Amino acid sequence: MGKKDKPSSVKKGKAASGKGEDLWTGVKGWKQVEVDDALLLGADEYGFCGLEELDATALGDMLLPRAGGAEQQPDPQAKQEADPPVKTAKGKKRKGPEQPAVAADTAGNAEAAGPAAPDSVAALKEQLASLQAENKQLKKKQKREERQEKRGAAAAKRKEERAATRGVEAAAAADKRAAAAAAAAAVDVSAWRVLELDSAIEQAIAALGFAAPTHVQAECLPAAIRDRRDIIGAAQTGSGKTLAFGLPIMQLLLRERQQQQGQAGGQRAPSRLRALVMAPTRELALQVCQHLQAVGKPVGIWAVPIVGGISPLKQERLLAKHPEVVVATPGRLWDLMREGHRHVTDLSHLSFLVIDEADRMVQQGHYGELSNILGAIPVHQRLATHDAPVPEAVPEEQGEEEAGQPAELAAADAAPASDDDEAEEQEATEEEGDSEKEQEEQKEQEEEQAKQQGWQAQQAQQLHRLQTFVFSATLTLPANLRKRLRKGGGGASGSSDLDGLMDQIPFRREQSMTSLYLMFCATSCRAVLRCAMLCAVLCRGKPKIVDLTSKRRLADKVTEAYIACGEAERDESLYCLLAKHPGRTIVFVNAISSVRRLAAILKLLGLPAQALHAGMQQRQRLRALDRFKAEPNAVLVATDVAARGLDVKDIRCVVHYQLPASVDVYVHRSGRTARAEAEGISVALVTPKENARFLALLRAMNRDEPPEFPLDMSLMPAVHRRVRLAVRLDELERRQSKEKAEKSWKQQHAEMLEIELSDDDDDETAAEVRAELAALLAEPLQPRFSAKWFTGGAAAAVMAAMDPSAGAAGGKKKKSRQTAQRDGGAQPEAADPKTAQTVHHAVALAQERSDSRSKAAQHAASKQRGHPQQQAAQPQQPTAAGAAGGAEKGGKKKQQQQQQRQDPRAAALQAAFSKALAARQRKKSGGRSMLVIPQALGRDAVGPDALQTLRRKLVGL
Ligand SMILES: Nc1ncnc2c1ncn2[C@@H]1O[C@H](COP(=O)(O)OP(=O)(O)OP(=O)(O)O)[C@@H](O)[C@H]1O
Repeated sequence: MGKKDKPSSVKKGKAASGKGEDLWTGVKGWKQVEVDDALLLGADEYGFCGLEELDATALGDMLLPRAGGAEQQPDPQAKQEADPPVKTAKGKKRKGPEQPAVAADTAGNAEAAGPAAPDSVAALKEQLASLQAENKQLKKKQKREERQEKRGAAAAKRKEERAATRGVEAAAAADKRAAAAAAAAAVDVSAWRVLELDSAIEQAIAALGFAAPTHVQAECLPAAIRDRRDIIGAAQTGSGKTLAFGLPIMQLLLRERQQQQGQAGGQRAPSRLRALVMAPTRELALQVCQHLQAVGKPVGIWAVPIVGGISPLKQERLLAKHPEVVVATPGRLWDLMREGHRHVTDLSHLSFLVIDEADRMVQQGHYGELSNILGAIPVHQRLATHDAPVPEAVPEEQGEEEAGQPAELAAADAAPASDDDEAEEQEATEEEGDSEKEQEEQKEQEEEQAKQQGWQAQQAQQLHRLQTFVFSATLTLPANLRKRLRKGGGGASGSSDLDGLMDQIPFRREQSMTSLYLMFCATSCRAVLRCAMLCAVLCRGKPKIVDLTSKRRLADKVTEAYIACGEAERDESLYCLLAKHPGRTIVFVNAISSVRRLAAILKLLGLPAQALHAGMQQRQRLRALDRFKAEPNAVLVATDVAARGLDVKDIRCVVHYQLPASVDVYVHRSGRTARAEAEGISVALVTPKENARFLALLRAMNRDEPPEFPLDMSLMPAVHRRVRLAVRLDELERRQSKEKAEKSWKQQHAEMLEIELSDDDDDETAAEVRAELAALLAEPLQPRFSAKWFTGGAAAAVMAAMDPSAGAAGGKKKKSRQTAQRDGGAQPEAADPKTAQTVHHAVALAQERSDSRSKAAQHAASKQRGHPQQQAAQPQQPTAAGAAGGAEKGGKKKQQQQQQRQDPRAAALQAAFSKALAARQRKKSGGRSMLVIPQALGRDAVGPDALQTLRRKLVGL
């Protein structure tokens, strides 16, 4: 009998219970025993679970039937009574020594039973299988339940965490709101009162902390809000032009909504597109939208951006809110209009059109789309109609200003038709007492009213008066165009893009005459009044030109400076400026490739640099901007995509790494700093080649040459060393990544590349360069090589290594370092003349080179300043920086490598250190010991990877 067939339950004393109970009834040789479920579930691998006790006597009887057959067989019931089943309780051991014997007998008997058992055994096995299956199910269920429990617990935990986070966020938001409210309460906004803004808008302004309107706002807002005039505005960068057009939009839409709600008993009509703001770049559009939201959100007016780079899904979601205000770049907006997106194609309710940075919008890349969008505005939108909120009480001086509005018209305007008038008319009619006349009058009046209502309904449906705002910091309108606009005429089509734009922009001008004509035809009774009003509108129909730009063109608080440098020294000059003058800075370059290169180099040099250019994905662009805003010393390397409109707080400095192509771009770039009340500096790097162009730029801005930026030239040697390594490392990394990206190309040229790599690099790898650079960056930027500095740490360490007692006594050690510093390293020389001599020699060499380079750089700089043309014509000074730059410019790698080899300063110094230390250590400890390295290398051991580099060098000795 195999082990599998052995009824293990016998051993365990299990008994059938539950389902098993039926099974045993009538099965001969087995008797029922009770067993608990736990035992039943814990069936062992042999498969028996719940098999029960064998009644050997009965089995014997069955196997060896006596004479008399069935009669002689004991009654199972009687047998059971005589020999009650052994009850197996959980944890109790079966009593009776005969159990094993019974088991043995059972085994033997089952085997011997031969053909008599199969049915029972098969049934048992079947039963067993079903039990096993049930067990499995139960186990699975149990596991499932456990899993669910776990999941439930985890979900509950997550929920709790989320709730906690939400709570924290809500608390933070509440705090923020409270702080904003407190700040708002602290701001005295009484200066805004003259503009008669809605109190909710005033509160929003107070929350922004703006105590008074800026100059441009003060000029534009009354004309735009009270008189609903079109505005052409030019004011210096950072002067608050966004709110100069944003506040009228919010104010008038809010007022209109309040009126609608009053009429419709609080019901709000579904929103239509009421204001369209267009800006040339995505970042600017997003920023303008944010500014508008800051005022619009608290009063419930939606403003959403439509710019390239936003996913179609998100765009759809934004437009599904039916925003009243849309801020868009022309390209994306025109795409949506072409696709037929309803909210942006239906411009029939448009009341405001804003073209920000108008002079940029007429340039290549935007003009075509802008023209198409303007062309899509329904013709009737361009009519100057009077159905829009009628101007309230226009002060006389306001009416007379520019437009020369007659006082009586202003008075007529100030007294629009009202129900009171009608009542007065009615009274007069009654006084006449003629009933027929009265009826006629009444009839006439009714007709008049009907006409009036129909006309107004038509107006309300179709003719929303479109108000247009055109803004820029560099909107220089030619004198003739300015004159034409003032007279209410358009631009001279075709003479320039700006003229063309002005021609296309639906300023209200001669169309007003059409309105006037319509008015005369449409009404009779109130024609005079209406005529007066319309004349007022007509007079105001001309755009108001607000030009607050100064001759200087730059914002008042921008200080200009320049740095004269050679073409190859741009990087060094920039790094020197950034390293020594930290603060949020934008560096403008003229090409995307330059952005990539420069941002990478600055990052390698340990500066928190970000890149921004039009070739980046929108998400990356926004992330770069966010990082730039978050880090107070961040550097943004950007193309002119960031030149216009970008409003980031506390930009201390703008650097023109390369001169811009035009004065306007220079003005906008420089305008990223010194915004609102802040101050800032704009520094141009000017090479001898660019000098003439720089002077021309200055002349165009009516300015003399600005002062030279006081760059510390003595830093140049150290700067040069770092920049050289960073440039080298950048090249290596670029090459490596290029090689990775172009695998097939690499396979074909692998051998050639490897050879080239080893030749070029002189066994130098990117890792080594990186480590070397890291070691340098770990040091402070030193103005010159100091023998004290270099010998101090190393010599003291050498001394400590030679004389352990010096290291043990802290005071003594300190004293020796102090002495070493005072004596310029004399102390260690005394301790170990040979080592000190080597170090001294290396330092002297480095010092000499540093001084000569510094002198050469100063000389070159002064020469460039004095005689730029001559300097440009002359060959470069044989300075290390100049030579390295020349190599870079000409792309002559060999020359560069040669130059690098000619600069043994770092190598000599490191080698001297390493050799001296290694020799000393070998002598002292009989082998190489790394223990002294950190002390011996002083500051070299501070930076990341510094220790590794130097250890490698020491091991290599
Ligand atoms: N009344 C005000 N008082 C104080 N600060 C204001 C006021 N209005 C706007 N500002 C702030 O001035 C900064 C510049 O505003 P804005 O971006 O509108 O200038 P801009 O004239 O459009 O500049 P750019 O010509 O560069 O686009 C913003 O940070 C804005 O929040």
